Amino acid sequence: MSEQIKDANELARASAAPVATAPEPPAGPANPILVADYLVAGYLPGVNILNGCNLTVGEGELVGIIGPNGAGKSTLLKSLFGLVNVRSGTVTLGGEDITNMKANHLVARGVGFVPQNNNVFPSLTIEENMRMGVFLKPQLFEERWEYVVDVFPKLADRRNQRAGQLSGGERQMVAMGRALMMRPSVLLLDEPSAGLSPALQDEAFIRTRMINKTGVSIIMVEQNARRCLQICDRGYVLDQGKDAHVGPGRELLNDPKVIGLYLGTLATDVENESKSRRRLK
Ligand SMILES: Nc1ncnc2c1ncn2[C@@H]1O[C@H](COP(=O)(O)OP(=O)(O)OP(=O)(O)O)[C@@H](O)[C@H]1O
Repeated sequence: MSEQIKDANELARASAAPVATAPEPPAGPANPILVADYLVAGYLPGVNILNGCNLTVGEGELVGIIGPNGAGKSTLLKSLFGLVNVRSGTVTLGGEDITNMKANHLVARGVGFVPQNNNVFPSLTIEENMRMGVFLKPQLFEERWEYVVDVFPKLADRRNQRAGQLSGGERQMVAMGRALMMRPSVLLLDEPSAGLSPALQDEAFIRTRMINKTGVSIIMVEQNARRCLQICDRGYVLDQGKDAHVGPGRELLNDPKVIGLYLGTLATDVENESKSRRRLK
């Protein structure tokens, strides 16, 4: 057999042989809009809270972030919004590098952020809060006000009431409404259901989905992990500053590792709570 034919035979055998391949990473969104790539970030010198964290949100996607206390969920949102210094890694918006860009520039580029606390101006009325939201482009006020009160009709009824006099749920509506005034393409929500009664939590999730359905991409950090995974398109489980598990919300809900580590605890908590309620009766 000639050398050439031997080589050709070896090549054919090699290409027919099964090749060991790494498992496919979970499919990301078709049209990524905001991408965080291997972020390392923290508050104090030498102490990293994010340790190589990745996150992608696609156009029109609702992404949920869950994880144990102190995992770095809020820090991740703040890093995306220029409020915590990113030490390495990149954040891109529509393909453009926005790493460590200041929050006011990000708002002008279509990123909105609703922090968990102190998220309204208490001495201003609802309308004045909304005007603050659009101070970079006051000409947008009327059009955006119509959009916001379509999502939160209660705000129209209370237009002249001071935000400080509102309930927790109503204040949350004002905070989300204000962030929506600048017509964001991406909205970052830090625990929109925190401190609300179960009925109001449900309402917050429904409104969040409604906003998302109008075309706004949303990244939502949530303590109510089950409810969050039920409504989001994809979820991230953060652990020790890294994206430990990623996948469609409903897949994560049924993933034994996620149930064991993060959701199991919550289910037991719920069970214990109802047991102790029964004992009290
Ligand atoms: N301003 C800050 N200065 C120093 N350390 C901070 C600051 N804010 C948060 N941390 C620390 O960063 C870590 C992660 O906090 P972070 O709030 O991001 O976690 P989380 O996952 O959102 O937790 P939780 O679910 O309890 O809100 C914690 O150890 C926290 O103490």
